Amino acid sequence: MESNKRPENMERITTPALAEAFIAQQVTEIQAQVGDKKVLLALSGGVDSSVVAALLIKAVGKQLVCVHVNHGLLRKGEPEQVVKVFRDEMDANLVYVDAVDRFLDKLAGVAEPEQKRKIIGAEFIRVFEEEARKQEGIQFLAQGTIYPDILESGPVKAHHNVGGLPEDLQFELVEPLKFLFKDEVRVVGKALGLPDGMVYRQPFPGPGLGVRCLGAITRDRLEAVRESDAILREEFAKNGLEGKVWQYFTIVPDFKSVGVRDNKRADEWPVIIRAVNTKDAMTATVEDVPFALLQHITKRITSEVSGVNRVCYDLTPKPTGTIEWE
Ligand SMILES: Nc1ncnc2c1ncn2[C@@H]1O[C@H](COP(=O)(O)OP(=O)(O)OP(=O)(O)O)[C@@H](O)[C@H]1O
Repeated sequence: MESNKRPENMERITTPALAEAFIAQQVTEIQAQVGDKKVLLALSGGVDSSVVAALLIKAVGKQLVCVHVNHGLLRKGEPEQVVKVFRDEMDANLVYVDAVDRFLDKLAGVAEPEQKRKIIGAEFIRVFEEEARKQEGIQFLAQGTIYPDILESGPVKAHHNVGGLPEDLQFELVEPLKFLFKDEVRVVGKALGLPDGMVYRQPFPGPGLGVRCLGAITRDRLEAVRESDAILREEFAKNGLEGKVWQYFTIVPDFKSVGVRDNKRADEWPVIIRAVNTKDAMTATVEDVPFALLQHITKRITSEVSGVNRVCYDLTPKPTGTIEWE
């Protein structure tokens, strides 16, 4: 059985030269493993699956079939970026699945967070399985497993990434990043020419914006989460906080409060901003965002995001608050 232990003598990949050597070695190994067969990859646009995609495109080109599922819970611009980078720039074989209605219809009226997560996970497997069945002659499944995934799950690793596929779709795995730590994956991603926005992307929960649109998800409130998140990210980037703050995002709760707009009373939602720093996600501290910047972001959100009349800043460290609200 292939070992799941990082070789003792493996040097930490910290420089472009080391990344190039790793890439060259992986390209050879992937070509040897895959031959002229086809490989399937679920491509989220997150750093792990994007780096796997770029490596496989280099190694086997169009024998790789990437499936990107737009479930409607991605951040603003993400599905478009996946198409631009992989289809337009890298000329990849990319299947883009617009499953927005499917996911949002399934989630309609479901307020319980655990239930929401389960629906999103199960629907993702179903969509991916359907796409896998449409493809002919797939023999391999590539996954963005990284070393911490292996360390967390012990020596006998279940399919971490796209687990839950039915028996008859159990492909042989291609996991080129399985001995790398996250910082090494980023160095390799950079060397493969992926954009910084992808390589240095902040952590994003699996169920995406779905757990930041509190309670039962509605399309208008989801849009308010997406738009306010985009403004926050833009302002953090402009003001030197991108890359400094570990994670920052917005939340829209499922209640309204009274406000005034155009000289009339208007019941609209609040947006909550969260910006935290952590080493291990077990505890977290709140970023001391300059007050003037918070005021500027508030002004932009309340004037640019439809249906929002207030902005609050979450001052709670973990504990007692968790990083996400659901
Ligand atoms: N919208 C999506 N479309 C296609 N594949 C997806 C999507 N979301 C998740 N996946 C697949 O599920 C895997 C696990 O997703 P998860 O959200 O846990 O991210 P991750 O382990 O940080 O990996 P990544 O950095 O690639 O997003 C991803 O690596 C990818 O293969």
